[in-house]
Amino acid sequence: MSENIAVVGSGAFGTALAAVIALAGRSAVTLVGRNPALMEDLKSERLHDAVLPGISLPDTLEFSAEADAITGASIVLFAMPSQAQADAARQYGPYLAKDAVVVTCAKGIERATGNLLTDMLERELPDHSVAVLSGPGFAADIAKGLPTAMAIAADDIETAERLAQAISGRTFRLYASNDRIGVQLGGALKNVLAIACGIVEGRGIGDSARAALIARGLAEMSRFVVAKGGQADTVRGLSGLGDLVLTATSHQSRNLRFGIALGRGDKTDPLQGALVEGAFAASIAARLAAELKVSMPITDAVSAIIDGRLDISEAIEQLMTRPITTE
Ligand SMILES: NC(=O)C1=CN([C@@H]2O[C@H](COP(=O)(O)OP(=O)(O)OC[C@H]3O[C@@H](n4cnc5c(N)ncnc54)[C@H](OP(=O)(O)O)[C@@H]3O)[C@@H](O)[C@H]2O)C=CC1
Ligand SMILES: O=C(CO)COP(=O)(O)O
Repeated sequence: MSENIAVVGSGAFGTALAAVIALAGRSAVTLVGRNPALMEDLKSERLHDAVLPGISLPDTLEFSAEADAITGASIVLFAMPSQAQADAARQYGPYLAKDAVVVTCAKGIERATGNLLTDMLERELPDHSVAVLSGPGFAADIAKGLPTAMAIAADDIETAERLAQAISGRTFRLYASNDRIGVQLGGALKNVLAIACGIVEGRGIGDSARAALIARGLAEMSRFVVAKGGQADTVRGLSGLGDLVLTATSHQSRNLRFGIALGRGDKTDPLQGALVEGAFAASIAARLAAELKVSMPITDAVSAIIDGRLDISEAIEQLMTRPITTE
């Protein structure tokens, strides 16, 4: 079935998603941003050099700076940062079609409440189905048409399958899931673990330490997901292990680069204010884990380092001298 799709949020990921879905050619796609001059430029130049340098955007992609551009869409992707999703729901909610499905594409947890983004969107948009798209895929890779695979989860598998069919194309493949909790927490928590891996790299303490962090990080992600009602199997899939491996090893990752800067003790901001979702998620996840009595020593350490409560040498000492236990 052909769908009408709106992607709200004209940053790197929103633009890449809109481009790849438009290229698939099965659905009408509109990218909705909030800067009218930028949207006019994108329409005429077909380039978004600020976030996807040198990548041409398809001729079939429509652009708008008007919230009412989403009125005809059956699927609306929210591709702004986690902490902006609630504002966006309030701004765009009144323009949603009655049966529109809203898909959050952000990787985080609502800071003010500790709510999962799908729970927050259901709170703000009670009349709409809410789904989540997450997994390993850099915006630039997706927009260049490199092969990428991610997960899309809805409360019922039929909706997830419909969304996967509508959004997938020859280079961008979505796997359907009914585990919204597992899929979104994988995306939020892997960013924190990628910061930890960056710290290891910046400190120069070795690839063996990185591998240990990936494996033990996956174990704590799994404990947290299960405690929140998600599935351990999801954690072993694209949105958990897949995205953790990508983000913990690729210098394209802002979270990894942020961790490298912390590990090196850089005083200037090498990311120049770029979005680092894990820097928000670390303290929220650590707080929720404490409430749930789930042990998350790596997440706790990253949170304490970012807050300035622990220095990196102490964090390494603490992690290495925890009681010896079974895997
Ligand atoms: N970049 C990537 O490779 C990937 C990113 N993601 C996730 O996607 C999310 C967005 O990341 P990314 O695109 O990289 O970030 P960017 O910083 O590139 O872009 C964020 C965009 O969100 C827009 N925005 C902010 N607040 C609002 C709002 N209230 N309403 C509408 N638009 C808003 C900004 O608009 P303006 O320009 O007007 O400020 C900006 O265009 C993050 O959660 C990230 O983890 C997921 C997978 C891959
Ligand atoms: O989530 C991503 C890739 O899957 C993007 O990672 P960064 O936000 O760390 O750049």
